[in-house]
Amino acid sequence: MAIAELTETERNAALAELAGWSLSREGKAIERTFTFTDFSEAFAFMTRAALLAEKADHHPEWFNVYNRVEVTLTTHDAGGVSQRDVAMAKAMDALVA
Ligand SMILES: C[C@H](O)[C@H](O)[C@H]1CNC2=NC(N)=NC(=O)C2=N1
Repeated sequence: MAIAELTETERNAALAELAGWSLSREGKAIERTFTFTDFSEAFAFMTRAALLAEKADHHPEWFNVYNRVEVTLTTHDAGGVSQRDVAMAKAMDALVA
């Protein structure tokens, strides 16, 4: 079952509710940088997020160095940002709330 890319209006509405997230890759992805106290905290976050991602079958692109995790979410199957990215962004935010 194909998943749809959000329209520009839908994307902007979703972003307005996602504090800390912004558009990247010319509107085809969203990104946020998470900062923790140390590597252990950053990696604990990545471990929790990885389990959620596996469950949702929706996987982040990310880069980690020490206490920083840069996350990019996009839906390859949709060729851009979909509801799955928004859901994953919210789930990641909830991990640090
Ligand atoms: C076959 C499998 O369901 C797909 O490849 C899934 C897996 N994880 C995914 N993750 C992300 N971020 N985008 C996708 O389009 C995607 N597709």
